Amino acid sequence: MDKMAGERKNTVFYGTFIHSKSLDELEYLHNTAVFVDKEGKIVAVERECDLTTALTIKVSELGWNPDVAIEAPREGQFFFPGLIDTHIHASQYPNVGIFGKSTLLDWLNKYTFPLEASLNDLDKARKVYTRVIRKTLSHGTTCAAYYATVDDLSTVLFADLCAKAGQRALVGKVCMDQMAPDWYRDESWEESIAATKRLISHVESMDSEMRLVRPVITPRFAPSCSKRLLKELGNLARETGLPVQTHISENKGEIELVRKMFPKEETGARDDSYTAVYDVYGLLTDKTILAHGIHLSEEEVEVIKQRGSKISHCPCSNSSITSGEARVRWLLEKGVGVGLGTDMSGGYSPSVLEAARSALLVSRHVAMKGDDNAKLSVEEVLYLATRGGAEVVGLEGKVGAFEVGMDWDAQLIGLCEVDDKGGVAEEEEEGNVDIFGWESWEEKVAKWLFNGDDRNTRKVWVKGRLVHVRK
Ligand SMILES: Nc1nc2[nH]cnc2c(=O)[nH]1
Ligand SMILES: [Zn+2]
Repeated sequence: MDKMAGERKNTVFYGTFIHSKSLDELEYLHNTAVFVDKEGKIVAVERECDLTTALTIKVSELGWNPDVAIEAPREGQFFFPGLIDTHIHASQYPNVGIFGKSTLLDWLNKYTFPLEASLNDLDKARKVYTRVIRKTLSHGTTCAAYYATVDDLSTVLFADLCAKAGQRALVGKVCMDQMAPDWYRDESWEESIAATKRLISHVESMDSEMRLVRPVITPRFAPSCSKRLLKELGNLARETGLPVQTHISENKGEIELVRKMFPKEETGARDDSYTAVYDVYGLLTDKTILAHGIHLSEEEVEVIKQRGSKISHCPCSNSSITSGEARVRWLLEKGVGVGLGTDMSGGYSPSVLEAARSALLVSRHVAMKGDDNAKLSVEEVLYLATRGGAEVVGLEGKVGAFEVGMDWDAQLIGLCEVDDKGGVAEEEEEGNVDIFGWESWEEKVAKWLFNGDDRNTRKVWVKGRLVHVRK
């Protein structure tokens, strides 16, 4: 654990807190004190109180005297729940922003497989993974569902680095035993399963009192897995109860390929759909994270809903590699849980905030095709980035908001402006007052969503531990 992440103190956070109350409603809590114990759990929330009262009454009520830290940022700053990335490829970070005019299948061969394979060099892997964790934390990502590489040693290293940095993570060894170059695939389905089991036992034996890292069973996507491998991974999911992550229905060529590779006569599935393939092999559980789901049919969504599987919506990626526009409103109305994923480096950014604004814009493109109801609001995309994501990664009720009993996975946001000399100034500093700082809180949040980046993310905590401070 980093030095910064090492301290454990009972802490009172005081100021403005903003979080999702429901899909379409943000709650603004001003002059509020949130009490977080040494274990990183929120034990009390006092609304509309002054700090002195909070300290004198509540702190002694909790028996915290004298060992208590206070975090009361300047006015205008606010606490927001940590962002949850429900789909990201740690191993693809060096390619972020590079995709040219490619689409999924040629993008994989041209850019992705060579880079992922190169991380068999563990020195390189360490450098890449260290940076990706730092980068995502600096953007306020407190939890991510990560794909590493096919190589289990590089994946184990990544799990260790997440724990060390104090980021909450689901970590998957990518399983693929076909349709990839022989220099980048599992030698056999047996080896793929054995390597996955090695990752699982490593993560389960990790000396982590925080228990932030969990293994996730990760078939890359149906085309890169033999039927036997899919079946064995489904069996493993049933035996272990572990979560599953994979890709589904991202690109039309990919869907056609799945139809050809997995005819129902051979799989015994109810039909030739992508969803039916995962379903017949037991890979659709209530802990399954399905990335994309752009071109799903009504029948497929019905099956996904019945199984309790969730969708990771990755709008940046879907626009970057020209995959299409997922109909998020439709998925939500069907009762399917949805969160946001950066899908870096299919997506050009490691920021969930960027994914949120992209989700909002993509929803407008869906609306422009005739369904005005498809538009997502600021409130809705921020819900997907926090509480929605928590549901997708199996942490519903544990993270994603400021409620008693939840863990303190949070970020401190400061809105800032470029001052006359080109430096960064607080919005209320002299010279800025009349042009910034007048907005309602709703408008401040909208400005943050559309214009914000890691410069606004001043501090980040996971389970009560400070894991990032903006320098
Ligand atoms: N976006 C994306 N889709 C995939 N489908 C299979 N592998 C990948 C991947 O790495 N990224
Ligand atoms: Zn992906």
